[in-house]
Amino acid sequence: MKNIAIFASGAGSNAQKIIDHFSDSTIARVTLILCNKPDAGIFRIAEKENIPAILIEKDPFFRGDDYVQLLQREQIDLVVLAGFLWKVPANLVQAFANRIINIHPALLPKYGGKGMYGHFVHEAVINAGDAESGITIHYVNEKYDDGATILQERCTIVPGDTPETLAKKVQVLEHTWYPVIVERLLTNEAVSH
Ligand SMILES: Nc1nc2c(c(=O)[nH]1)N[C@@H](CN(C=O)c1ccc(C(=O)N[C@@H](CCC(=O)O)C(=O)O)cc1)CN2
Ligand SMILES: NCC(=O)N[C@@H]1O[C@H](COP(=O)([O-])[O-])[C@@H](O)[C@H]1O
Repeated sequence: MKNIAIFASGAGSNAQKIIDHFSDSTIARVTLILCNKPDAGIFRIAEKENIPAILIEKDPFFRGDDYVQLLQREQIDLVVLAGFLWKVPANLVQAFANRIINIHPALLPKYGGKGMYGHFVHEAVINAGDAESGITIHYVNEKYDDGATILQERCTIVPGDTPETLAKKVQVLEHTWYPVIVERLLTNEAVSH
């Protein structure tokens, strides 16, 4: 049984989909949730699902090894970023090399990097007049949105689409594919479909 830790900063809808996906699985389970925003909805999900949740403290996260040691002590096999809005520091990236993944709500390398998260991403895509958007699931390295791509899925953008309607299309892709990719990675299955 593999152990998954989810890092989030917001509502946690992707975390909920991953928790649901593994709810009666013999492959893996979500054993830890970590969040940097005390009022984030993810804490209510953790309570409902009876999963330990930790409020991340800024200085220890960026300056020490406390969280590396915690994840190692908890025998975490895969770290899943799901709307986590801080940059994962180099010590954690190195300690969990190729075992930290992220989902980005656009087709990287476009619309990535500092400042590109949530609504800001969809706003930029709509303002650019692109005909499509989508998701990128990728490994996490020491830079924002720079790690090797695991999967990209696309959705069309039609006249009249707004950042809000695009966000809904992208969220369908996220909820469909993130749990599937997490399972494929943990069972060493091919990840491209
Ligand atoms: N080392 C890495 N850490 C993180 C990555 C990554 O690829 N490598 N991905 C992000 C998730 N993300 C995009 O997918 C992302 C999240 C947040 C930001 C951002 O600009 N954050 C702001 C702070 C926002 C806040 O505190 O409310 C900032 O850094 O100024 C960019 C991209 C997760 N971590
Ligand atoms: N650049 C990172 C980024 O923008 N991540 C995005 O945050 C949202 C979290 O939603 P959730 O809290 O409902 O899972 C998701 O749309 C995810 O792609």
